[in-house]
Amino acid sequence: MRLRRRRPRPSAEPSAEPSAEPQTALPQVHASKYNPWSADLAATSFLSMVWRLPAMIGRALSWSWRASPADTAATVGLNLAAGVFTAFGLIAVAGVLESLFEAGPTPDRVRAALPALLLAGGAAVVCGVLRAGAGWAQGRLDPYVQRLTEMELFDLTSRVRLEAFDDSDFSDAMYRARDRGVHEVSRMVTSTVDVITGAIGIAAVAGVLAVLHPVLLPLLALTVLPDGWAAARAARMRYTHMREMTTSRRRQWIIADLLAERASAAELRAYNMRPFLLAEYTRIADHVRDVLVAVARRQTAVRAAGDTVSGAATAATYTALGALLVAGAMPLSVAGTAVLAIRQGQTALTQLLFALNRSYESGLFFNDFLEFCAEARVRLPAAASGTPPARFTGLSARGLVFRYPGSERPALRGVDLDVRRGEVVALVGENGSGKSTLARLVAGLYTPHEGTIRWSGVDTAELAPDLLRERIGLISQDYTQWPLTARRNITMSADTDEDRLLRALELSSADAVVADLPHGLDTLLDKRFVDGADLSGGQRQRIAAARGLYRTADLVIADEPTAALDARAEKRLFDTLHAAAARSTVLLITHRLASVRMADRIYVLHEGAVVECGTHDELMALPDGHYRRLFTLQAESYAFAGGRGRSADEPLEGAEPAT
Ligand SMILES: Nc1ncnc2c1ncn2[C@@H]1O[C@H](COP(=O)(O)OP(=O)(O)OP(=O)(O)O)[C@@H](O)[C@H]1O
Repeated sequence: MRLRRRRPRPSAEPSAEPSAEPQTALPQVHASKYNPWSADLAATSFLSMVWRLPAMIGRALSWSWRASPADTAATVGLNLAAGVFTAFGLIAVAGVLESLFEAGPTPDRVRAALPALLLAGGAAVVCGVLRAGAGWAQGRLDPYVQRLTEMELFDLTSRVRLEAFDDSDFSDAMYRARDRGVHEVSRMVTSTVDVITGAIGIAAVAGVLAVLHPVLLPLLALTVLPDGWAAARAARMRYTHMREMTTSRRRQWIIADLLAERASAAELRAYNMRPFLLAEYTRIADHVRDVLVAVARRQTAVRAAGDTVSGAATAATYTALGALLVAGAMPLSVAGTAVLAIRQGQTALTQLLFALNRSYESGLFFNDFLEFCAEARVRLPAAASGTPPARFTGLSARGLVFRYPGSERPALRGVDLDVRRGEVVALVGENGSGKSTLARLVAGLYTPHEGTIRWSGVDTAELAPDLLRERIGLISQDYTQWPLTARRNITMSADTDEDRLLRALELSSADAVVADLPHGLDTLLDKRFVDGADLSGGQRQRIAAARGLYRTADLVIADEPTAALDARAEKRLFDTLHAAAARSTVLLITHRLASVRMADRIYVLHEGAVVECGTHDELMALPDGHYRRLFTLQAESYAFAGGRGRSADEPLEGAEPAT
């Protein structure tokens, strides 16, 4: 049967294509290019879908087996047994009808039917018990599958190389996997079990119908296939649109976060961003709604067509049964059983098609999820297992090149760096010159695209990243305030070395912060939880500094550790970092050039390359040097702020204006 396809009118059918997104004032979110094959999959025909289903079902079953082998086996096994008893019950019913329709007095016929009736009743009871057992096993399976899926997802998202988070396609895929994938995987497994249950039920009914009369089987198929076609088509429509709207939804998600997150709450009010954001949100939400309504309309039309054809086929089936009776080709008892079996078969087939439809739809998301996991696995760090040498002698980097995903321009272009044990080495340069990128490479967070980093002479590519990172204390520019106690925010582990903790608190000036907290070190640092406390920007940075100093690290990397600190805390931390070099080695990134005068070596970065390297005095001696210019500029503005002139070489104290 062919349905005439109406050409959609552009104005009536809003497109979900990213390019057809409503015009918004916010910049365009990248359209997803990741996983292009799923677009092909979404456009497959009904027959290809049926062809692909066994593979999808196989994957779902192996996933559910991984989650809980016992519950998977119990679900499938008990349903199988229930199917056998269904068939048995139907055959018993045929026996009952046969006895009832025989000639003779009614009490005799009923008596004759009793054994078959008892068998049919017994089969129904056993079938009910088996189905209840299968339902229980299936109910147990769902949380296991959900847990396995979430653990798989978060195990990967927390292990992938950091640069994966800078790739918008990967972010899209991760969003889909988190947003739909996790739920759809467990739905897929549940639907697959339903498909198997339905298929067993159908097989039982079909077996009985084939025994009763061969023509009944194709008639049964005719009544349900149109419904199946409609269900599959509706599922594909929904998936295609959901997939195409990923970008719109991601944009909506970003704005929703801005409207409802604590981090943006203050500026949203201060700059009266509410009307703008709400207007943006409404525009996108309207677009999403229009697309979904259009999809629902088209789905309804498809389903109505399927239902109509199925209804006509049912009428034809009963007519055929009547004709067979009239022609004497089928006894009345068989026809009666056939009507029962066809009704039972229709119910089972409708359930099967519903489950098939759901499992196909979920299967597409499941594929997405599996593809995301595969893509994430490709982005895992190399499986190096070497242990860094016990004694740290220094770090040297040669020819480092690094490019962020999606960026044409390298953030680092052939950088060389040497940090020897006990030294304080500083990285300076203007915003965007590559300092933090270099620090992240040295910290083992990013892997260089070219070049090598040697730790005590060993190539870091051969060292286990976790073991390497344990030897480094990172005071990050983008520090996180964890929703944990102040103590745990510093120690980052369940064990505490009290002496080290007290020392880290003192050196970072975080002792004063903790002293003001209602429960001291045991105060929860997150306002979203009961009894949680909040900190100022500078107080947070002190806690972050304490975290880096608490670790017994060979190398401390301090990336802008004082940007939010007051002058006293800043001086104390810089003094600490310089003193810390006696125990550990320090790689310091700062715009406060007065604080790098004492450094053993200063690397000046510009547009991703080292343009100068030397001590403060050596760099100041370069007549038209980059460092000299920056330093002089700062010194002048500081001297101006102090109300008197000062030569560039004069020592500076305390805080300096930033470059
Ligand atoms: N996650 C990212 N994705 C893409 N590009 C990035 C990313 N982070 C930094 N960049 C780019 O890489 C270059 C170097 O940035 P980096 O953060 O290393 O500079 P920086 O010297 O530390 O700057 P600042 O002084 O402002 O902290 C810049 O051009 C920046 O725009």
